[in-house]
Amino acid sequence: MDRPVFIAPSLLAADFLHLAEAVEQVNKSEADWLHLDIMDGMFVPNISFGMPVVESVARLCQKPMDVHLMIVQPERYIDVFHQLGVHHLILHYEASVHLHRYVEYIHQLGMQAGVALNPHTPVDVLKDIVHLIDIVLIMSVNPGFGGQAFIPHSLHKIREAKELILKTGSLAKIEVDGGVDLQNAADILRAGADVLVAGSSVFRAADPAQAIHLLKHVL
Ligand SMILES: O=C(CO)[C@@H](O)[C@H](O)COP(=O)(O)O
Repeated sequence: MDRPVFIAPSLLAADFLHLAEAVEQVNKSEADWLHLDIMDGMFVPNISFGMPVVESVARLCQKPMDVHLMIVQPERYIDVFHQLGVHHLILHYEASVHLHRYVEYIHQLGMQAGVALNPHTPVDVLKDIVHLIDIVLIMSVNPGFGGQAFIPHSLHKIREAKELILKTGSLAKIEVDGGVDLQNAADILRAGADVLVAGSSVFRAADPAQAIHLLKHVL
């Protein structure tokens, strides 16, 4: 493949009794980013972890932290995540009515800005903002839980996102999140993805570093 493949293991699938070990595994691996899922029990029907955990992870993590906010009015916490040293902040299109303002604000603070789309949200809602953002996150499961099956229609959305990015001259990377594993990774990358978020297929593997290596070199 002529463009780099980024791997972002999702900490949600790690054993929370051994988070430090999981972060160290990512540090020592070929992973590019560490993906952190913040859930509030409102935007999604689950609560994951919050700032104290991110703060501890940040002390150990040597990879850019890619934070996916699955919370209502995510703009309320942009400053806090900036203070925690987060590198990428991803807001849901469905959760924020002033995306343009908050994407600009995230950039002003020196972070990369991403916009996530739920499986039912069409890609073309991004047409007037895609040139400004760094990451388009295509949710390939309904957000809220790890370990779900990849929704096949997501491949079509990834192709559409790629077309939109090429048409607008956007520099955004396409990140795909949910049910990504060694069986579907090649199809996801061929459809146009740049970044694979992988939770269960990394942290439930016997050897997470090897799982990351295989995903990164699947093509
Ligand atoms: O955002 C989410 C779930 O809402 C994801 O980041 C999951 O954590 C991915 O986990 P797997 O589907 O790879 O197990």
